[in-house]
Order: sequence, then C-alpha cells, then structure tokens
Amino acid sequence: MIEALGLTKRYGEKTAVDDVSFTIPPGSVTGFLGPNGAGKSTTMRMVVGLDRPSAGTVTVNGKPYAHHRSPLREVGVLLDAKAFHSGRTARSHLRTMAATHHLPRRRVDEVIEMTGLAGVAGKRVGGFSLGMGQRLGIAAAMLGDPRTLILDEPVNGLDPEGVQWVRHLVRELANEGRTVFLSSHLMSEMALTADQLLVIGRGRIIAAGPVMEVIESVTGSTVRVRSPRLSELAGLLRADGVVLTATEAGRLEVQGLSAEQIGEAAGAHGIVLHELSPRSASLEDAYMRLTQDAVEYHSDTPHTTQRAGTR
Ligand SMILES: Nc1ncnc2c1ncn2[C@@H]1O[C@H](COP(=O)(O)OP(=O)(O)OP(=O)(O)O)[C@@H](O)[C@H]1O
Repeated sequence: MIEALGLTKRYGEKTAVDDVSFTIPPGSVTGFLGPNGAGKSTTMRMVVGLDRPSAGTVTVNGKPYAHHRSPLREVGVLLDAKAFHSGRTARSHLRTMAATHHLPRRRVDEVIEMTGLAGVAGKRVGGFSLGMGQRLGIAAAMLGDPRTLILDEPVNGLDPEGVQWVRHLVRELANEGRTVFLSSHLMSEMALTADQLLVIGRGRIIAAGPVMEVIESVTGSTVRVRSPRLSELAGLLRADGVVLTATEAGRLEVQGLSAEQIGEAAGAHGIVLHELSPRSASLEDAYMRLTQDAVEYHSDTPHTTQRAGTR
C-alpha cells in the first residue's frame, strides 16, 4: 500500500506536484496517467525517496521508503530503464545489486528466466535495445521479490509480445496480493491492465478510482436500443436527466438510464427490443476529456499545416 498525504514538490517557482493525496491499494494494478510534465515521475521519485517532498508525506506499507530496513525486498522500482552501467553484463549488474542488498545469488537466475533475458544475460548492457533495457529494469525491480512495485513506463520500447508479457506479469503480481503502481502513455494498454486509475494534470489529481467508474464519470455511459416501436419507447423513457439521441433509423442512444431500466419499461408495455446494449467510451476518450485543460505541451500540427498551406 502506498499512501500520500498533501504531497508537494516545488522546483523554484515551478510546482511539479501540488498537494496530492492518494492511496494505492494492495492486490490490484493502479495505472498512473497524465500528460507530459504532469508530475508522474516526480511523484514516483518521491515515493522511493529519490526526491524530497517540499511538503506532505508519502509512505510505503506504513513507512517512508528510506525507513525500511531492506527497501529492495519491500519495493521494486523501475524509473529509468537506461540507468545501468553500460560496460557490465546484465547478469553481473543483477549480481552486484543482489550482493549489495544481501539477496541470494540464485534469485538473479530466477529473475533472468522470468524476464526472458536468459539468452542475453552474458552480454554487455551498453549494447541492449530499449526493450531489453526495460526487461533488465523489470528484472532488477523483481530481484528482492517485493510486496510493492513501482514501474514508470514499463512497456516503453517493448514489442507486442513484451507488452503482453508485462500485462500478464503485473496482473499475476497483483493477484498474489502485491501493490502495483505503473505509469504508461498507452491508453489501450492501460485499459487492459489497470484495475484502478490515478490521473494527474499540472501536478494535481484530476480523477481517481476504478477504471470503468473514471470513464463513466467523464463520458457518461449510454445504452444502445433498437426496436420496431422506437418512437413509442422513446415516449416512455423521456424524463428529466435522460438524453435520447436517434443515431439512425430504428436506433436510439440513451443516456441517464441503465439497460435494466429500459428493458423493464419496454417489457411493461409489451414493446419488443432488437438490441439493448450498454456502451462505454474508451479510456482514451475519457482521458482526452479529463486532461484537455491540463495539457502543458499542446501539439501545434494543424496550425502549422494551415500556415504552410497559405504561404
Ligand atoms: N529536477 C527538476 N528541476 C526542475 N523542474 C523539474 C525537475 N524535474 C521535473 N521538473 C518539472 O516538473 C514537472 C513535472 O515533471 P515530471 O517529470 O514529474 O512529469 P511527468 O508527468 O513524469 O512527465 P512525462 O510524461 O513527460 O514523463 C515538469 O514541468 C518538469 O519540467
């Protein structure tokens, strides 16, 4: 469990993380989302004591990270996948880490196997691809068999097989009761992997909760209905707070009522339904709406194109 209370980080005039409070529970995967520069890495760095908060506190399993007697056994961290000594082999890097932290040497071979690095464990890290570096970073995070994992962009640079492997790995770790806190820019991947979301924008939390709840709180859920007696059904459903949108002949999108409520109303009046399907927006849609006011670095492509065209 990770608990932050009033966590704040200022760099001179810039407030990178602004009075943030959250709880990352054990036994689930929590996705950390936010635009570039929103404060994700700074928050993660404060969790593991690499940055000192300007105000507030953050604890891992009840204590600040630095107060744990054996931090590597408590928290596994992947923050910068390229932060390895490039002249060392992957195996010697992991062995050095294990020796420094009094971890058994056999654990090195276990994590090498687990992360699919067996074929390249004797190669120098300097020659590793980004994906191999990510796997080594995850191996290092797993070395102490920690109860909590903090992974900043773990799928960055991985091929589709690697992405799927990370997804299964983090699910398994959460199912074992561990706390998994990971950031990613890949919304589709986050929608498949995370149970909970924490969304940050300009250093402040802008949404938190189970993935579906966050999506529905932003976009609302709709129910698609098809019926040969649609206008009659629409008349029955019309009420305050209910939005009915005719999308094409014989089909209606209903906002503000559940599929059960619509089915009951239709059934009570003997109206046959040909479709009754709850629909949610994608996480990507919800994320774009949530963060539209919190994006610091907007891309300028449409304007550039227009200007170029008028020259
Ligand atoms: N050491 C530092 N000195 C000054 N400003 C910093 C420092 N580290 C981060 N910042 C600023 O704090 C803000 C938050 O940065 P951070 O790296 O935490 O964002 P992020 O959400 O991880 O972004 P990204 O998705 O681009 O990795 C940014 O505006 C960044 O420029």
